Amino acid sequence: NMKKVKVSAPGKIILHGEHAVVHGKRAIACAVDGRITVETTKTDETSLKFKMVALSMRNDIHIKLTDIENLASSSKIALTIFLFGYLKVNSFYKLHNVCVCLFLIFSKSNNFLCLNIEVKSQNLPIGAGLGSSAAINVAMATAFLVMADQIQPTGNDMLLNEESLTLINEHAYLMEKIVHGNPSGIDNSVATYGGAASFQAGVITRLKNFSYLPSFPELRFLVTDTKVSRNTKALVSAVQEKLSQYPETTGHILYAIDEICKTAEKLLANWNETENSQNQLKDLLKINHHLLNSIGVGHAKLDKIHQLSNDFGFACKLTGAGGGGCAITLI
Ligand SMILES: Nc1ncnc2c1ncn2[C@@H]1O[C@H](COP(=O)(O)OP(=O)(O)O)[C@@H](O)[C@H]1O
Ligand SMILES: C[C@@](O)(CCOP(=O)(O)O)CC(=O)O
Repeated sequence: NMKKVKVSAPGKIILHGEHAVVHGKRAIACAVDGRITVETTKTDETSLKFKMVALSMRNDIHIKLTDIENLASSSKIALTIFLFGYLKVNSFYKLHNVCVCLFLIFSKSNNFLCLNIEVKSQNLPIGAGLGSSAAINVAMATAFLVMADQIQPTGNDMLLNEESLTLINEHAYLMEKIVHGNPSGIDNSVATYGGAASFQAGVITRLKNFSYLPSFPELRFLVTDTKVSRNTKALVSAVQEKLSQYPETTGHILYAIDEICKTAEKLLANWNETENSQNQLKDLLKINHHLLNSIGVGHAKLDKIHQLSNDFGFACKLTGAGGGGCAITLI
């Protein structure tokens, strides 16, 4: 019966495997320092209020219970049309947040309709390939589940057991589906469990095949934000289109990315501090950057960062969905 819950979840970088992981290949990712914080407070008023500090919105979102109770059984499309009208804006960001919250509300009880929700970003750029969407969804799912007494953090550190983490991850994955359509599940898994991980979607359950990389060596990456905005959903669809149009060619490129992941995983597991390991990892980063370019998810600014890194003897690739967003340089 908590009145107030504050949760944060981290963003991530994908070392290798973005896009390919959507098509059943593996990917390697690790959590980063930047986080999204969600604070939920129960109120007596039957309404849902959002405050998105990170997006510096002029008007907070305020939904009254009477306006939405009939929508509980509506389709996603009906909900979307309603929300556009309701908010009188066509801001993608607002819609995202409202949709995921409504999803949770409808899948739970009406108790949740008396809530103030505040979302903040701590050093995590939004919509830049570092998984802010998954971080907000994981934090939001956790806050809701705690408020519903479905999970109980224990001890001074407020730790959550394995079962609770699974529940959070499953909810966050469904929320990601609302936003992205066909997410691989890697972003929400890393935001839930943290650390470094190798992830591969199984044919039946996508979230089970998630294994930690215990011997991940200490590596330093410089993350550069191009500040070019992009849309994960559109980029994932564009790759899907390429795959449908040129199944063999695109399929082989995704296969090559999978091979890069496999090699990188072995390299990380048997890492030695010699130049050899570093050089091999650098080669893989450079090759993958170009492979991602070849399936249409590059950007001139990402290439510029790649080239500048090369000029200084470093290796760089885009990270996340591409088309803008961030690049990682191994330093
Ligand atoms: N702090 C935040 N406040 C509001 N919305 C957020 C916040 N963090 C993430 N989001 C949501 O995450 C989405 C960005 O997701 P996406 O395009 O996948 O990029 P990213 O790589 O950052 O996950 C936005 O639509 C936005 O609604
Ligand atoms: C392109 C993809 O592999 C990663 C997307 O990451 P981000 O949303 O750009 O942070 C999509 C996915 O795995 O669901």
